[in-house]
Parts: sequence; structure tokens; C-alpha cells
Amino acid sequence: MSLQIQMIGTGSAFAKTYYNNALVYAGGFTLLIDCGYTAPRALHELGVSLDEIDAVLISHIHADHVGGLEELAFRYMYAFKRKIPLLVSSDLETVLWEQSLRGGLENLAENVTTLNDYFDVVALDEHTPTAVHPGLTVELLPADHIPGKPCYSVLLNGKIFFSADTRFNGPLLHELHHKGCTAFLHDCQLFSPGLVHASLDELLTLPKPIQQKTLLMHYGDDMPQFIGKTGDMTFIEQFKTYTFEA
Ligand SMILES: O=c1ccn([C@@H]2O[C@H](COP(=O)(O)O)[C@@H](O)[C@H]2O)c(=O)[nH]1
Ligand SMILES: [Zn+2]
Ligand SMILES: [Zn+2]
Repeated sequence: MSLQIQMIGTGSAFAKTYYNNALVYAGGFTLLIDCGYTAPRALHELGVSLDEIDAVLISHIHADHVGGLEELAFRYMYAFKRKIPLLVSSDLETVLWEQSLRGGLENLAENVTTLNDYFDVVALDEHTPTAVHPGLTVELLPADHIPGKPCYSVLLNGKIFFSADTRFNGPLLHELHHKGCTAFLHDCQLFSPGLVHASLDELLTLPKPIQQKTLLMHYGDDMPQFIGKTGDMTFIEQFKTYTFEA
């Protein structure tokens, strides 16, 4: 089985030359991982209509990961007149509505008051592989991003690690490598210290076999200055489709 990943954006939260987030294509099914404030524009540039997406998965509630959900919700409700599945950790479901989306989406006059009014919410438990389509399972792995705020990396088909936003966690990457992970798509802050992200310096401490499987994402506008300085790791390219055995 293979799946394709297309970064609709490879940039960090404040990048201006790159967008954010990713599409996963698996056997005719299209999963959007995160829907930040740049996602609707990036999808438009790619010629991907919002109603071609079969489900959206949310890692955490920073705006570069959820800022496009209001548009997605409104377009599905009023233009497409159906709900899209929203895959989200059970401990993020209430947080996502109460602390992020409710201000723009609540409509008391029409009795639209919950996340479920817009989305088919699929609550995921961490460390629990869940089949979202034949040939595509997702597993949420808790990520160490902002203290006290839930955030999740995603393991696709038990083989492809998509970090979303996380600080460096060497033991986890080693464990996944030994379990047969074939690719690591990892956020990378180019300058140290990484603070709330893995820094390039930290990622460079990984052994060569892991680096060779690592594609760097969520990078700043200064990425071109770092080409050739990433060891055996490669910068993943925005809009390019990559195929992985998974
Ligand atoms: O405690 C914090 C919180 C935020 N930051 C900065 O904000 C951005 C948030 O966007 P991400 O989605 O996490 O990229 C983060 O990159 C930091 O630059 C912080 O440093 N510390
Ligand atoms: Zn981010
Ligand atoms: Zn974040």
C-alpha cells in the first residue's frame, strides 16, 4: 500500500513565503492535516476545492493549524450543505470550540451552538490507531509543544510520522525508527533554541539512518540559506506530491 503526501504549505507559523498544512491521499481518500489560516488560499492555488476533502484532522489550536476551519465550516454548511468529518483528540474537542471557533461560528438565532452542528466530529484517543478509510489509519501521539496545551503528532498507517508541532523528542523518533517507521515529516526551527519546536541543531543529532528518512517542514522564510546544512535530512517542498510505502 502506498500513500501520497502533499504539503499545501511547508512554512512556520509566521512564514510569509510559505503556507501551512498537508494533504494525505490514500486510495481515493483525501485527508487534510490541519486547516490553518493559510489553508483555504493554498488549496485554492492548488486547484483543490474544499469539497474534495474527505476529512480534516486537527493537531492543536494554534492559528496556523486551525485558522481556516471557520471558512471550511461555513462553506460546508451553507454552500455544500453537508458535514465533513473532523478528526480530533477527545481532549481537544471542547477546547477547539470554546477557545477557538465559537466566537465566529456560534449562531444562536439558528440554534447553531456546537462543533457537531458543523462537523461530523470523530473523537480520537491517543495511542489508538483508527481506520479512517480502507488503507488509511491515523494514530495520535501526544506532542510536547506548549506546556498545558494539548497537541498531537500523527502516525499514518503505523509507518509515517507527521510531527505537526513538537519539541525535539529523540527517544520517540528512535522508538518509531526501530518499529519500522519509513518516513519522518518533522517541524524544524532553523535557529536555536527551538523553544516550542525541534531545532535544526537538535534534529542533526539524530543518527544517519533516521536523518535519511527525515523530511523537514514548518520552516521559516530563510530556509534557502540552510540548503546543504541539514545533514542527511531534506527540506520537503511545498505543493510537491511525495509517495510513501505505507
Ligand atoms: O509559548 C509559546 C507560544 C508561542 N510561541 C511562538 O508562537 C508560535 C506559534 O505557532 P506554532 O503553530 O507553534 O508554530 C511558535 O512558533 C513560536 O514562535 C512561543 O515561542 N512560545
Ligand atoms: Zn505551527
Ligand atoms: Zn503550534
